[in-house]
Amino acid sequence: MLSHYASRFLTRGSKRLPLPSRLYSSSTSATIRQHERQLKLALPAATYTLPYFWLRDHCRCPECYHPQTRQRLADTFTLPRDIRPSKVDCDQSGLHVVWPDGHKSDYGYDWVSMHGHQEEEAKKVSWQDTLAPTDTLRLWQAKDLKEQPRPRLTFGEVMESKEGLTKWLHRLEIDGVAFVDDVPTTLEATEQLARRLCFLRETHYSKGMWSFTADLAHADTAYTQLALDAHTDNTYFTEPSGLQMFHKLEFEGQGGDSLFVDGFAVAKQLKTTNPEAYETLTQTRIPTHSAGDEDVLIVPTPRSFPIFNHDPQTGDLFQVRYNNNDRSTLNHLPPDALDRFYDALFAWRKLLTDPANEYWDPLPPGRVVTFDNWRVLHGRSAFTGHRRICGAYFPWDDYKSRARTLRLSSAEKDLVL
Ligand SMILES: C[N+](C)(C)CCCC[C@H](N)C(=O)O
Ligand SMILES: O=C(O)CCC(=O)C(=O)O
Ligand SMILES: [Fe+2]
Repeated sequence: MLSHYASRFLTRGSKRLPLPSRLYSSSTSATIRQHERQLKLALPAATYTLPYFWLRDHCRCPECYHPQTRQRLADTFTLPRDIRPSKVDCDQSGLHVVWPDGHKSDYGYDWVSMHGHQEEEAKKVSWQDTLAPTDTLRLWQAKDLKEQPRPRLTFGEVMESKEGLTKWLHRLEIDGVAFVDDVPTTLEATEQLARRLCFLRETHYSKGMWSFTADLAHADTAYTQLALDAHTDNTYFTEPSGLQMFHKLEFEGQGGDSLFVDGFAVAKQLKTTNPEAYETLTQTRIPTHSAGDEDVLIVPTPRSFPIFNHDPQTGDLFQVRYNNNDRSTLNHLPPDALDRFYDALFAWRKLLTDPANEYWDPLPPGRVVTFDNWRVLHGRSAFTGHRRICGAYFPWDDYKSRARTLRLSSAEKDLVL
């Protein structure tokens, strides 16, 4: 049985991959046609072209693919490039192939329908990430977060039950931002909560958890009382942190509210209203840096990235990198390209600061926010008085891995690899 989350990752827009357990368990209508270098397998929902060498290379028997490590054992390079099966047939359980040396390979229809090549482009399902990047996400505006407050998640629930943890990660994946309430207002408790999610990312700011006030302990605007426009952190890293967590531990003063904006939602608005600007911010690479502290001079490799980063295979937007404060000198653009870039930047910033897109939260002590730093921009209003925020950065891959393993069964894991 495929879980709710599995059927979610199989969905992309209105297109749905055939769910094997439902479609093929009693199927008798599979037919095979053999050709010179490949076979065509016709299943009720689609026909798949399966090249022989590819089939042999992807044999999933325990000799060819370690069932526990899920790594290839077959030696691709000793297989004859012109290999052809000596026998093929299919039944209810799938496609069966016998190779000239007697080796047998079995391919379930679920696996074939997940990975087999289809002429029609119906196949372009973003199962690669097991959660279709933009179609299953809830793109939001401020009113969506205000009017539809999700069931409250509490520290106790998240710390003590797998269900609570799963709910938390699910919200993070769907909305890109999630709140946990009733957290004890200490750095220690916040760290426990953080480590429940995943291990932390060390940076030049700290070894793990950080805790900051307006004292310029590090030479960065975050350590002042100034307002911060909506931005993502770490635009100067080759790989920006995947998640960021904030917990306001102490506050005596005025202002200092937190701002969140759904970067994917605003990107979509820009694409619709000003496709030329969207294209410019997809193509124009922007150099960035972090260099306030004496012993720090960080720039990414490659030296610059666009604001909108797309998966080259699917075209899906997967990462927004934007911090106007951390932009380096634009020295690589001729005047006409500079003009196009600045115009596009103004259009992006206009939408980012549209009150309809700005979700403001006073983030009272006890309420921890965690957000996807590749999607949701954050900021704050200026403040007076004393304010201490603690939190952490998390690596992207490890956060996503945690989320995936909570949402997928072992069988589903096999299916998507
Ligand atoms: C979160 N912490 C207070 C540790 C650092 C804030 C750094 C903000 C910085 N300009 C950047 O984009 O990284
Ligand atoms: O002070 C805040 O509320 C957030 C500052 C900030 O942007 C950061 O620490 O990354
Ligand atoms: Fe920040």
